[in-house]
Amino acid sequence: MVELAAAAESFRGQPCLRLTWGPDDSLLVALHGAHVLSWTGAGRERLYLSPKAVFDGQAAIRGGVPVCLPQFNERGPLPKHGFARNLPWRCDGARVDAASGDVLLTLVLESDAATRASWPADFRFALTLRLGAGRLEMLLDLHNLGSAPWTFTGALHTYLQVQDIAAVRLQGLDGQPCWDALADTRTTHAGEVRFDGEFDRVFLAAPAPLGLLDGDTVLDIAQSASFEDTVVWNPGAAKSATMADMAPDSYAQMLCVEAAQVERPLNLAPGAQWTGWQRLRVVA
Ligand SMILES: O=P(O)(O)OC[C@H]1O[C@@H](O)[C@H](O)[C@@H](O)[C@@H]1O
Repeated sequence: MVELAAAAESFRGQPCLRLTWGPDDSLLVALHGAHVLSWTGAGRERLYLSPKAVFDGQAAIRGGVPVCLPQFNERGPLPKHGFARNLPWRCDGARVDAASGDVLLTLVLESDAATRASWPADFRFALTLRLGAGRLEMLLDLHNLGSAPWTFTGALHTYLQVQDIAAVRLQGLDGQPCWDALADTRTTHAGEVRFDGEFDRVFLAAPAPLGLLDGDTVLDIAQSASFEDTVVWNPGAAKSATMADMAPDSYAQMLCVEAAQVERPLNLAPGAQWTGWQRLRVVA
């Protein structure tokens, strides 16, 4: 690994870092929440960032890739989706992987008095972003630095940009058990996933990568087996219109496909580590 300097940038007043791989691939990540705001893969923006996203250094940013930790959604006593997306992370260095040519950047969040006040745990969360030609890998590394075990759920809450949600097809979830959060029912999904309204489901993660077919683009979405669930979310037109940080038509241009740990909270013993990743690859 060769050390590299990620370029410092400001986006809507927030300190960010940019990683670049060749002329067609780059990413922009805000230190606030270690939040990836943009991924240009093979020359095209692949992530959705709401034009009404709030950049006040406190609120969660709508779009990009929120890091939801140490709690998924409202499945626990913490604020929705945990506190990691609302806190400033620090850069732990950038480097080039000489073997692959990929560029990597690591951001870190460690427990302090403020996090202990809401969640009594000693931790180090690290997010490593690996950028290659038409590829982005986001790897979370959670480390229990304390003398007591702690439990977590969470997600890499990726907002993918789509041309028209009504024409999108998500392949690879056929036969997977899922929980429909809107109807509060458990079913087994059949066929590809299509969208014609609000959609909020937690699927048991599929054994092979998913395919997102959107107009003339195809994206391959893989996740580590350590993330046991995949969340698929689109607010639909009516809910999108009620969300202050979404434009009325935002729902039509985005789809969240999240590498997640939802149904089974995981326990980390003192000194133990857990890693989980999501990989996005441009196929067409
Ligand atoms: O508005 P938030 O807190 O970013 O959450 C957005 C969505 O996140 C998804 O992961 C959940 O499945 C949805 O239920 C939720 O509405």
